[in-house]
Amino acid sequence: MAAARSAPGPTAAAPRRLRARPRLFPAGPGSLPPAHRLFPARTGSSQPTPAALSRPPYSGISGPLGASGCVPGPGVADHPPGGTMSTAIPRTPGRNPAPGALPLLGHTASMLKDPLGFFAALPAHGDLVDIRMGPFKAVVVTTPELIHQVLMDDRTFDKGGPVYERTREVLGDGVVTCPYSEHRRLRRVAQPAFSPARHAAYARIMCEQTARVTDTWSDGREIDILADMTTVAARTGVAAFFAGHLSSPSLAKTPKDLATVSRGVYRRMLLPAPLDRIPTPGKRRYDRSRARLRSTIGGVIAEYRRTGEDHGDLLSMLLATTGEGLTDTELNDAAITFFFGATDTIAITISWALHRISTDRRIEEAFHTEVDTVLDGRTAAGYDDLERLVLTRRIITETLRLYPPIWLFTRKVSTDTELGGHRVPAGTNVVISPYLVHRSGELHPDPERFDPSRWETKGLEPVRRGVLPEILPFGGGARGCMGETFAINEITLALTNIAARWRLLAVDPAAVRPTSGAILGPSGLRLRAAARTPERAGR
Ligand code: HEM
Repeated sequence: MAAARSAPGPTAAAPRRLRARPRLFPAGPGSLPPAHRLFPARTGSSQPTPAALSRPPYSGISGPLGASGCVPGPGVADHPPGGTMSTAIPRTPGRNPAPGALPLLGHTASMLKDPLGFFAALPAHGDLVDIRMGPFKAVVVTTPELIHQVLMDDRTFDKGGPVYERTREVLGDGVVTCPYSEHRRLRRVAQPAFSPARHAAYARIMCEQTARVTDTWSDGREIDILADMTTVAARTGVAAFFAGHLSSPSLAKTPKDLATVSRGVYRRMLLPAPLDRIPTPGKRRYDRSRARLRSTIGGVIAEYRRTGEDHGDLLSMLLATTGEGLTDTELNDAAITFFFGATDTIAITISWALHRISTDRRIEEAFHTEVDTVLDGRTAAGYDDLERLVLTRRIITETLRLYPPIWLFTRKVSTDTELGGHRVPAGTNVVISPYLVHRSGELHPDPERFDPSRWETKGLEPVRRGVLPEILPFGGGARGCMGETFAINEITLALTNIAARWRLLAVDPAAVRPTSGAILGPSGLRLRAAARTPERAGR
């Protein structure tokens, strides 16, 4: 959160910077410096600001929980079966191929069966690891310093590669997927929608939409939390960016369509041609969902064009720039990009956070205490409360560490270059996995443990020149996420306003698994709503 970043707390350490792109540690097992030297503690959004919030009950989450608590509930698996824990993997220097490639399929089988385990194990094979994802050859960058180099040089490491070639089928050439040559113009057009002045109004919409969904819950009812949070996020995105010009019937299929498309993008990325064109039931579902999402958005654009009204929202802003060169196709691509960006990622993060809260009684109690203290008798939080929801933000940061929704993204090298001393010719596909960085035992002691107290003296920090953050759930550099503040605000308010009225009880935590789609969602997540007090069930 930009506002919080500019207001360092009393215990914050000054950011440590990289010097002119040095090699931070000599290659070789055991040669890495301790994580805190590579990634020193920094000021950040999780920094407690008011002194009162650094005293109990808030500080209760640190010592005891950090030392012994915050472990997953019994049987909760962070990895799908066969997933590899990153802690014990020794790092190997240099550039090597990943083992286990099959003729024609390459590493497709491993990436379908256990994608997270496959990626988490790659640092054991080199700083750069060559893989084959179905039709695509790619090199996975496994060290933070080389990832930093890639992110900071968006001209050489341009948008492209397997993830974006498939994502373009859904999003067209919007600001997420477009090449360097188009990027600055498209980003500039949309930027005003994310100016600080707009966030208070967005927060009001976020609270209204959360209440609209949670008002339908009742004591003891089992909740499909991912579907409900997708509805909250989709309606919020629509209200914030398209002034609400989308009817509920058009949105009804959205949660399912987003899940189908996310799975489809990932699977299609791994299928060698011509297998990706065979009209299997899965491919037909993917095509249907993709078409429905685009036509849902197309309907809103048509409505705006018909009325010609300026609603003062993102779409009106984009329409107004048509004269400057946004074509009709670009307009559609932009609109679907923001709708897509603001829906699945947010819904998934809220769902994972609620899952982890529901499986750890001590975190849940501390979280409820913070919510009750900040709300002080009110049943819902608003924009002005955000700064004081310190533990809630730590929980979100830790959720984004363990479950970065965008766990994998790619680039295409535009001109011959060098990476970690290795020649990388133009046309090379480059893969970056935040998941791999976030589960590194070198950077995050006991990486599989859900432990919000890791973020007591630091927070989410942007990737910028000379500075490597500890986690990168929002990517970084010129192509870093445009919606980070929007997302953090929405997740914080949704979690708070749910907790103001409801406890969510885990139904079968052992059944919860990360899905292997383009976005890292939870499958098998079931929660039961329990009113925290009878009065709070109704409003
Ligand atoms: C938890 C929520 C979110 C996560 C984890 C997330 C993650 C990311 C990541 C990792 C990237 C960079 C991808 C790359 O470098 O290839 C990105 C880019 C982007 N995100 Fe998000 N995002 C989130 C929410 C949002 C929201 C709410 C919006 C819009 C309202 C949004 C809009 C964008 C856009 C437009 C870009 C492309 C930026 C550019 O290339 O200039 N995101 N996001």
